[in-house]
Amino acid sequence: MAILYQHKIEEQLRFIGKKTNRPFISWSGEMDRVDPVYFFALGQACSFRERFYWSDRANETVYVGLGCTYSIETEEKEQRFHSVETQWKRWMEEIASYHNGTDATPILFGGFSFDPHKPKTDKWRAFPHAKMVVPTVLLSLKNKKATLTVTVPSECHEEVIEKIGMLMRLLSQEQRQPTSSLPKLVKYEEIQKEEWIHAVEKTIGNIRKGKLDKVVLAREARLSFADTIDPSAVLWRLREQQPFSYLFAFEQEGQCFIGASPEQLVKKEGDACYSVCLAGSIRRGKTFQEDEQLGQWLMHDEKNLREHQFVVQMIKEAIEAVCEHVDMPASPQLLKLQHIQHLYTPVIGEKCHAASVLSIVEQMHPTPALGGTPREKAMKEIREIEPLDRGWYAAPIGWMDAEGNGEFAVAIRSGLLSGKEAFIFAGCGVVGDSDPISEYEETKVKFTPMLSALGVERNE
Ligand SMILES: C=C(O[C@@H]1C=C(C(=O)O)C=C[C@H]1O)C(=O)O
Ligand SMILES: [Mg+2]
Repeated sequence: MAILYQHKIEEQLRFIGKKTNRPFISWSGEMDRVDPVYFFALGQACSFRERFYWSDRANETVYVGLGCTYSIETEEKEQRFHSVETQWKRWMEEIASYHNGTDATPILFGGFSFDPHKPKTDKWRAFPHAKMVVPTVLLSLKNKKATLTVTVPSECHEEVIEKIGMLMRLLSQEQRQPTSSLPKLVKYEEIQKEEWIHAVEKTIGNIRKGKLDKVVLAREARLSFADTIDPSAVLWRLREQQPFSYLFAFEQEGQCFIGASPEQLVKKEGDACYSVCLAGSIRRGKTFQEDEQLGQWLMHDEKNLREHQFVVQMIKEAIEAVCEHVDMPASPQLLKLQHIQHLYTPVIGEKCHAASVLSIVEQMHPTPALGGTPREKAMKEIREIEPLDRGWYAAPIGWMDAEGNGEFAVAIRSGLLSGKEAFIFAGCGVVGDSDPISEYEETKVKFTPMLSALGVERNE
């Protein structure tokens, strides 16, 4: 069946390509369910140099993209969200779609840098301030159905069709698990630890002087391995270790930005809109009793509640601005993840009149969970004081469809894989009664998910 399918796709792509006068064609068809991480791994075997992976917290929507047929990129600073949206709308006019009875259409997937005004370092050279792509091959797993969407230029080159054919052939073979073995760690280094603690002290001082209310400061650790890190092995482990998180990967030019984030920025589904306030943290306990105690402490700790409240206030206002009705609990709940627990307030907006999910992202980023309060002052403080180029860390990552529906997460608990090296990132909300050493410890806990996915267990 799969072989027939392969010929069918190849044949139809050639046929449709000749018939249409639009520059791009998009073909969709239902397929047998396939493990999405395995599909991601096959992308490399078929020499697709760009890949992405997305699954939401409930694992209800999974997208895997291979290759890049169309890319929207901008280094623009002020209008980047708007610019992506305009280009996406224009591009939608250029495709001829053949859905074969499926409800699939091409989607745009990608991300943004945290702060377009911070000078970029060489590490993030391949990651523009905004980049969203239409993949050549898209696997969608939704509502228990698997769909393949192939999007190519109408005058598609034979080599692309052959690559797709090869992918279909490999898919028809017995599924193997991608290897989850990882290379040996050679070196682990926390970058500018002392400078970072000093930056936290300075920021606490500025907050106490009344200059601003909250600033999120982040830092970095660098890991060197004996061999190249395979992103599919990391993805495989993240999926096992971090259920109830968004899994994401965006690979290009041999670099892969990857992570498992618990934090939704926003989801738009017709006229419904969802967001989450997540701020305030404590580690998990070693025993059930200790874990409960730590959770209860977090629920009542004034410093953490204050950290959380800044986020609640801002997100509430942002969602109220685009929805007629907003529903959220009056006090936070606990969200327990594998290595950490957080204060958590879910937000539901009804009768949303925003034009698209991207237009809401534009209003929301950065929330005080990643930037601070007031926003502009906090951004300036981070720019001046934080010894780090955040790149895409702590910024929106996600997808959007033709109708402007879609979902974005905040790319935390993440790292950049680059050959034999991995750079991982973690930050924390600094307020007036923060203690620099406790904040340092908190970022250590937040490194754990990526460390563990990279096969590194550190408990000191
Ligand atoms: C900045 C990060 O996490 C954010 C900061 C939190 C905090 O300070 O309590 C909690 C959740 C996230 O919103 C990170 O994980 O890097
Ligand atoms: Mg915190």
